[in-house]
Amino acid sequence: MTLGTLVLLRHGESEWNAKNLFTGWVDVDLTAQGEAEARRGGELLREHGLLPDVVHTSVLRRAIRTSQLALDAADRLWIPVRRSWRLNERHYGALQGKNKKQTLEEYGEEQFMLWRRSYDTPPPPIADGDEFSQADDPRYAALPPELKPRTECLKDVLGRALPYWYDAIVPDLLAGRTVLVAAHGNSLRAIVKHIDGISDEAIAALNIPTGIPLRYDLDPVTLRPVTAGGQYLDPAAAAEAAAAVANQGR
Ligand SMILES: O=C(O)[C@@H](CO)OP(=O)(O)O
Repeated sequence: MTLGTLVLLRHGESEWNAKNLFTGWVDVDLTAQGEAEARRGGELLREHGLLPDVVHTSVLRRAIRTSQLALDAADRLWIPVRRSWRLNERHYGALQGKNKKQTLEEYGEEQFMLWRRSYDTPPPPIADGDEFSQADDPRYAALPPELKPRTECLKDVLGRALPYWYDAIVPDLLAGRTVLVAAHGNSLRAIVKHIDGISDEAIAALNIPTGIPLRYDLDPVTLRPVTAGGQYLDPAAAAEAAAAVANQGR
């Protein structure tokens, strides 16, 4: 049996990436550069003959718009779409809206990195009345309180993303489809951690660049990657951009 191909795509640069602010579930748009990155991602898909049959996105506009710009560039805007909050960026709790450089200076390197990249230490929860809270956001109105986060660590993200991975994405792969997942730095880190079997410690050093498709061919029995870490369609640009993500705040 042959499995379909998985393509992971982090949204292009967002307005808050450009301003160096913690974003999480705040629904900011792409910058002009982010739009260009998304189109370039779609061109890379077309150049590699990697044409998606179905797309899964989060419910945040930076991922939705990235998927549309990329699919338009690949002439695949017509394919079926599924969206889920389970692919959202990690909820950044009380850090949402805070500047990364200022946070680093105020709390120091160790605390900053614990909040930003540790597997199981979430930032402090956001208050419901905070201007950057999603407590009253209608798109999450159907979620019961215990599922609606006020903060998340990467472990929490993996916990809420895995049901979607097995219930929605894996069935598409088993049907032989080329599956595009347009999502976020930390929701994609959670999925990559799972499929590549990366340890809780090692995942801290893994960063995903914006707008560059990451291809995974998975073994049909184990669902493990044939090539560990997958293959970026533009590896040189991906390495440079991932290093820039790692250095945010400095
Ligand atoms: O702010 C965020 O939501 C994320 C992604 O942009 O940032 P970080 O890479 O610091 O986890």
